Amino acid sequence: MTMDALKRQAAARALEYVEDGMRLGLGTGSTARHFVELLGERVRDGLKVVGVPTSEATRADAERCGVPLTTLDDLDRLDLTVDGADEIDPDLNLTKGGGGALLREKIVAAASDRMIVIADETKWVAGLGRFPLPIEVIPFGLAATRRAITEVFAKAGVSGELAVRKQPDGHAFVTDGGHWIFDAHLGQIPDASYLAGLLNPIPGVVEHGLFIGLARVAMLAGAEGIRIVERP
Ligand SMILES: O=C[C@H](O)[C@H](O)[C@H](O)COP(=O)(O)O
Repeated sequence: MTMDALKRQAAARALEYVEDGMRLGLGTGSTARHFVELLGERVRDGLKVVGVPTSEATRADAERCGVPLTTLDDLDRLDLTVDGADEIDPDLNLTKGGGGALLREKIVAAASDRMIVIADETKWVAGLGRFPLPIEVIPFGLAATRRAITEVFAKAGVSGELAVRKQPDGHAFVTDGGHWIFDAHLGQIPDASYLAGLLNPIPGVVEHGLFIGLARVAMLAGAEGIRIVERP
C-alpha cells in the first residue's frame, strides 16, 4: 500500500468521529487534505458541519470540496480538530509545522474540545527531535531572536543548526501570518514540554511546533491496519 493510501485510511478512520452539527478544525498537510476530501463527500451526502481551516491551502481545499467554512472570529470554540503531524511521541506530544501552518494549527487545536491526529506509522517516534523543529518568528530583530533561542536551547540541553526556512527560489518562506520560520535541527529533545515552556516567552517567537498535551487520540495507519493510541 502506498504512503498516500495509508494517510487516506487514517483520515477515513477519523471521519467516524464526526457527528452531525459539529464545528470542526481542519488541519493542514497531505494527510489532513485527505480528511477534508472525505469530509466533503459526507457533506455532499447531507452531513451538516462547519469547519475552520488552519491555512489558506486548507481553505482552498475545503472550498473545492464544498465544506462550509467559518472562522474563530465568529466561533470561540470547536468540537473537534483533525490534523496531521510531523512526529508523534508516546505521550501524544507532537512536532508540527513542516508545512508552515503551525500557528493557526495550534490556535485551532487549543480552541477544540478534542484533537485527533492522523498519520502513517512513520510519524511515530520514541522521542521528538529528529524532525527539525519549526519556530515561527517575526522577521524584525532576527539575530537577537536567534540568540535568545540558542540560549534556551542550551538551558534545555539541546543544540543544532537553526536555519531560516527558504523557498525553492531562495527567498525566505513566509507563513500565512506573514512571519518567517527557523527550522531547528536538534536531533533529539529530551524534555519537549520543558523546551516548549522556555521558547514561549521569547520576544520575536510567535509560536513553535511543539504541541504539548493537545492531541487526545492518534490514528496511525500502517501495513497491519490502523492503530489507535489515546493520550495516557
Ligand atoms: O504545517 C504543517 C502541518 O503541521 C502538517 O500537519 C504536518 O507538516 C504534517 O503534514 P503531512 O500530513 O503532509 O505529513
